[in-house]
Amino acid sequence: MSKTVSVKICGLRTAEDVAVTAASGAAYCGFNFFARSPRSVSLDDARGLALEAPPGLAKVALTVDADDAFLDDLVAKVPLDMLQLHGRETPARVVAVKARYGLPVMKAVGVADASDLVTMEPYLTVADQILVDAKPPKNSVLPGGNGLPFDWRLIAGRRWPIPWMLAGGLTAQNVAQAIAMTGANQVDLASAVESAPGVKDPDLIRAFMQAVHA
Ligand SMILES: O=C(O)c1ccccc1N[C@@H]1O[C@H](COP(=O)(O)O)[C@@H](O)[C@H]1O
Repeated sequence: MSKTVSVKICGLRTAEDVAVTAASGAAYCGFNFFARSPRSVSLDDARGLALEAPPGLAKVALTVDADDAFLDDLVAKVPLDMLQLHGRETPARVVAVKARYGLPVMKAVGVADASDLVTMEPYLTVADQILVDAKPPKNSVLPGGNGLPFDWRLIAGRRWPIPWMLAGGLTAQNVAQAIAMTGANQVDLASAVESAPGVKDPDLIRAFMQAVHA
């Protein structure tokens, strides 16, 4: 029996991105507020995009080590369903963000070797979801969104007590194998559905969704 895998398409910047993501059957869309990313959007633009998102498409805000002043503004302006913390936020910071905003929090953890799975453990009791992503290369300015997978054998057969998403270099070509190897019920991607950094390609989004549901 085939299983249902939920997809998050991250780094949406235009109304067309949102419309295609929703129509393709994705469960989540991501707005990126990391200023150095080619996928970043302003709070005003994100507000407009979020207001256009149809019901059923969960709106996730990706932030990196954001302070309360920024998050206060973000949450006041943009209607959101989840906060994604993609920096060096501690478990205590996850607790504080959840308490201050009352939104579910997904904490991203970069994986390169087995020690990173130990680093993940304290977040499992405080976050609502974990994003199991590839650890960025040392010289990258981006803590995520580098289009690089990690060794999925590291998490093959692993089960965690809270929902989690697999990320890092997922493509239409490799996602079926990634799901089969890791048992992921949710996947998240940015780079592989773009024709250039930050420019989403509707055909690539549709091809990815077909590959997930094939
Ligand atoms: O996408 C970015 O630019 C980004 C910047 C800073 C932190 C995280 C970022 N992206 C996240 O990483 C995953 C995986 O990306 P990719 O598919 O390997 O390109 C992406 O879905 C975002 O959640």
